[in-house]
Amino acid sequence: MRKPIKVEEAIRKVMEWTRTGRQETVPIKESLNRVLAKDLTATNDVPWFKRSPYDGYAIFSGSTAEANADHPVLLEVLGTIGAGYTWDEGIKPDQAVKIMTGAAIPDGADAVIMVELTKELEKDGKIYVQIKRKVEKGENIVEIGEDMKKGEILVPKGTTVNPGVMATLATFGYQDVPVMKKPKAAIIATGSELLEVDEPLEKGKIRNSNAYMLWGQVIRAGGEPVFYRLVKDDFNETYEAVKRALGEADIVMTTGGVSVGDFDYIPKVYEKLGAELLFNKVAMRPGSVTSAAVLAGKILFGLSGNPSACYVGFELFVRPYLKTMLGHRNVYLKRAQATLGEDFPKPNPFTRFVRAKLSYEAGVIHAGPVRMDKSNIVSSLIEANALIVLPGGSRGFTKGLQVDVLLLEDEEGAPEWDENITDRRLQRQRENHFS
Ligand SMILES: Nc1nc2c(c(=O)[nH]1)N[C@H]1C(S)=C(S)[C@@H](COP(=O)(O)OP(=O)(O)OC[C@H]3O[C@@H](n4cnc5c(N)ncnc54)[C@H](O)[C@@H]3O)O[C@H]1N2
Ligand code: MOO
Ligand SMILES: [Mg+2]
Repeated sequence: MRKPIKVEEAIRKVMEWTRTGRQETVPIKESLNRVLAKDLTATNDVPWFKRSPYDGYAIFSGSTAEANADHPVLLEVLGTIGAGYTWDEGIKPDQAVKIMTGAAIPDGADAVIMVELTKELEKDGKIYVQIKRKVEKGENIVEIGEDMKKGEILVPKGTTVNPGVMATLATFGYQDVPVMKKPKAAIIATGSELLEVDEPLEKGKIRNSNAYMLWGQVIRAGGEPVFYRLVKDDFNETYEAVKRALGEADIVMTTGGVSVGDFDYIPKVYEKLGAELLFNKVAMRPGSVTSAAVLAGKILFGLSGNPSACYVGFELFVRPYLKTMLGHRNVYLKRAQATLGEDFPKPNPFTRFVRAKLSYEAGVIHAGPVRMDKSNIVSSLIEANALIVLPGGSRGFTKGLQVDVLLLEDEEGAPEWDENITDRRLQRQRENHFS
């Protein structure tokens, strides 16, 4: 008999064995979606010189103090500078330099007037700009450090690189970017019924879908999946594969063979390896048979063979582990509240994680289950972008209740796993309902 432990406790046991992974540098072009290993600090002000936000004329504002439509002022245009060029002589009050967007403001100038508000004319072989209004000091000047200040931490380590972070890295000259090494996650699918993806169907057999699902989940979590050959429900084959993977990968995941069947060898494999069992039953559905063990500090996840159970087991236990190795701060699935879209009348002693699709109706998040809610189902994973959390207990759930949902496609994540907020919230709703 196996003793089920609470999800919260199982997560805690797994997380006790987390460690921060290693670092490496990658060329900036390959940094997208990688996790920064060091804080990104501004090494200079941006911009680091005053510049013009418009095509126009750099002038001394004081020289337009009396300007109006009836009395325009004429400033001598000394020359023209485009972005990337500078006007090193500076200007005097009655002078101007034609300036393009992005060019450095010449000394002596304290404002820019847009070209559309001016007229250029020629007099005695000189070029003048005519200005018909007063220009304020500082008008149309991009100040030093307006965007970023030297010394400012712009992107803390642990942040996932997005295109905006890439722009910031380039701004400060990072050709190579310090990132966290992707943890290697071994995927071992066990089962004599399994065929490879390119094999034709045979009597009693099915294609190995879990390995590809996990492949995607590992990448989605930021890790590097490593496939191991399919293993039959054979003790030695399974033992050898797991042992090899332990020597090569940062974490080892198996699918299948973890329950109480005659050919479920994972528990015996853990035993022979001498691994310390963390748990072999979790009070959850699906995935109650999910197991975890540790050998010499390395973690083994025994995920269920049933596809939906395998999926949920990964999201709840493996994901935060990998994210921690990657140096993320928010390693857990983000919770939101949504309106339950269907009745779940049957009480269940275990917490249920129902694959769901969120939709937005008049600004309210609505969580509708997707297809069949059984652990052997693959098709419910197609559209699932959330897991509805239905805490275990002696009562069912009615449509319209506000329930917690875990967001599967959210990038931000959450800093902690708090199961109790669900219980408290549901408790309150029920009290209000019956008072
Ligand atoms: N007497 C009991 N029987 C079962 C129990 C139990 O408590 N007592 N638990 C059930 C629950 S709950 C689950 S979940 C499954 C877990 O089974 P295993 O993790 O041992 O997995 P297998 O037996 O190897 O396979 C189960 C099921 O999943 C299919 N499978 C396996 N691997 C893959 C794969 N890579 N891709 C697609 N599908 C896969 C396999 O063909 C089986 O149909 O045990 C229940 N039984
Ligand atoms: O582990 Mo099983 O998924 O509860 O069906
Ligand atoms: Mg089994």
